[in-house]
Amino acid sequence: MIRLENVSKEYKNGVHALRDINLTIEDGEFVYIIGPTGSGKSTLIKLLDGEEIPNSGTVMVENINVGKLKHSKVPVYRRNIGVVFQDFRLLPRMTIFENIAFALEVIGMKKVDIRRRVREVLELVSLQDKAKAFPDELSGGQQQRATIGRAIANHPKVLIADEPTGNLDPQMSAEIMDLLEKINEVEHATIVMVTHDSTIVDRFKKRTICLEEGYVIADIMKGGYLKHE
Ligand SMILES: Nc1ncnc2c1ncn2[C@@H]1O[C@H](COP(=O)(O)OP(=O)(O)OP(=O)(O)O)[C@@H](O)[C@H]1O
Repeated sequence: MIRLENVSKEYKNGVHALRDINLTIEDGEFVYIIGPTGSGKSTLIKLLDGEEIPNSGTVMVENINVGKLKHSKVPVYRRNIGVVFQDFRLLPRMTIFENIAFALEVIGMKKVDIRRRVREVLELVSLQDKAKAFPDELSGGQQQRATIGRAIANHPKVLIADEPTGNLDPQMSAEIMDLLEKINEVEHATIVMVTHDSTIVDRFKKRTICLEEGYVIADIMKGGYLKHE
């Protein structure tokens, strides 16, 4: 479960990026974070993955108080959440297989287990035939599928996606959404996805949290009614 209680974030330059946010996201939910540019979406993601700490309030992810984590504990915490960005960030000199395997090597998984899990992940993201390819040999959509595969390889309970379809055409974006829905179902991962893409939000209906000037101005459940905490 993800729970934010009275969370505010002010950057050193005095910008109030988030103001008194109260949110609960249950295990297995798939939610969108939307809002105009500068409304605080990326800041919210950064609080969830431990990149930034709140000035006040509590950020709990899977019973971990993320804002209170020691700096040295943040990398270990991040192993248990998956993060996907708009720019794919695959390692260019490694094959797709190696890119996904690398995420498991750094956590010390045994070689045989790595091979098994990477094959499983490649199947899940439909890239079995691209195991030996390098990132620049793949289309944008395929690269993003590989990034998602890498992010979920360690069975994270939470997958955070910051504009995962931002660089893709509508057809590829829809494929990524189908994949994220599959991961939400098959891997039981909670998914928090920042998006600007209203076509996606309209087509793949989910709970939608709307930010504006650092406030949550609406929290619309899948059925279209407003959620009240
Ligand atoms: N590291 C930082 N230092 C100072 N101000 C920042 C920093 N990061 C973001 N901001 C400011 O905080 C506010 C919220 O930014 P944030 O990136 O969270 O918005 P966003 O909704 O993700 O925007 P976009 O849709 O453009 O990505 C903005 O006014 C931004 O300029």
